[in-house]
Amino acid sequence: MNKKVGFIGSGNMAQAMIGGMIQSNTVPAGNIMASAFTDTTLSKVKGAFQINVTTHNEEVAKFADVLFLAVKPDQYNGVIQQVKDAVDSDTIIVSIAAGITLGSLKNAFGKKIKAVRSMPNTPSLVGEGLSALCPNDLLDEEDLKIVTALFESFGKAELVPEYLMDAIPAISGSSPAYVFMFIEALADGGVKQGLPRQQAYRLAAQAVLGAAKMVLDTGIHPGELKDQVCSPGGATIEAVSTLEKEQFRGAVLAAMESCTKKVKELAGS
Ligand SMILES: NC(=O)C1=CN([C@@H]2O[C@H](COP(=O)(O)OP(=O)(O)OC[C@H]3O[C@@H](n4cnc5c(N)ncnc54)[C@H](OP(=O)(O)O)[C@@H]3O)[C@@H](O)[C@H]2O)C=CC1
Ligand SMILES: O=C(O)[C@@H]1CCC=N1
Repeated sequence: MNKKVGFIGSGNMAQAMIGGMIQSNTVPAGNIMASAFTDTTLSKVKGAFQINVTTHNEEVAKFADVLFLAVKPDQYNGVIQQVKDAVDSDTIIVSIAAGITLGSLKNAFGKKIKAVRSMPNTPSLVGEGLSALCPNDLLDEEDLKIVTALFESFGKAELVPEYLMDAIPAISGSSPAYVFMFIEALADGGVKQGLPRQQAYRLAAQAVLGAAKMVLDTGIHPGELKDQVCSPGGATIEAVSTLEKEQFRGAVLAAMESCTKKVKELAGS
């Protein structure tokens, strides 16, 4: 793609997206520029991806056709004040922040801007990201194609109406963290039974990957897939019964509710 891509903020999420864009050969490293607060982060990012780096946010804004705002939600207003005069009406601004609305972006820029509210996740680093996208009405078909192609360079992308965007972190933006906890717990359980630690991580992660692929590839209801594993009077149903007693599903639902509550709080921060 012959577009210049800028990142303001070069933290965990930006690095996952930059890595995904480069590995998929969608954007050459020379067409990416990123900023950060510290030189330490910029040296790390430069070393890892050989992209252009700067501590000056306005420089990134002038460079970019598509400008990702990849700082924390409470840094948005400050950063937008620095870059708003450097972006023109053709620049596509992409927010990746939890809770930041299209309306608040427009207010902060104080002018009409092409803006996309998005929620990606860190599996983007290995080309298995999932991003929810919500463009404003100033993007034309070609703009949306460009943005979608960028997000699809590191995984899948789905359009989501804005009223549902606050629900996305809990299910796909943040959920890799809970899945990593699950994999770590599975591995601990394996180690407790005597498996070597590294082998336990491999087995646990592959089981999670395979189970996810079955849901996506077969379209069979997850409950039915679970039933297929539970031999009558067997070992799995014992584990399932224990998980139900320990409120496994209830814990997941409660965690997601607290995540969404925090997203709504971040919107006001
Ligand atoms: N982590 C994730 O899985 C996901 C995160 N997000 C969103 O991504 C955004 C960033 O989160 P995350 O990557 O986790 O956070 P990090 O803390 O890892 O990264 C934040 C980055 O912002 C930089 N920064 C801070 N202040 C400024 C500034 N004034 N100008 C330029 N850069 C600045 C920091 O620089 P330095 O390193 O030098 O301090 C750092 O590189 C958040 O809005 C979050 O909601 C969305 C989906 C998933
Ligand atoms: O923890 C956070 O706020 C961000 C949003 C989704 C993942 N990380």
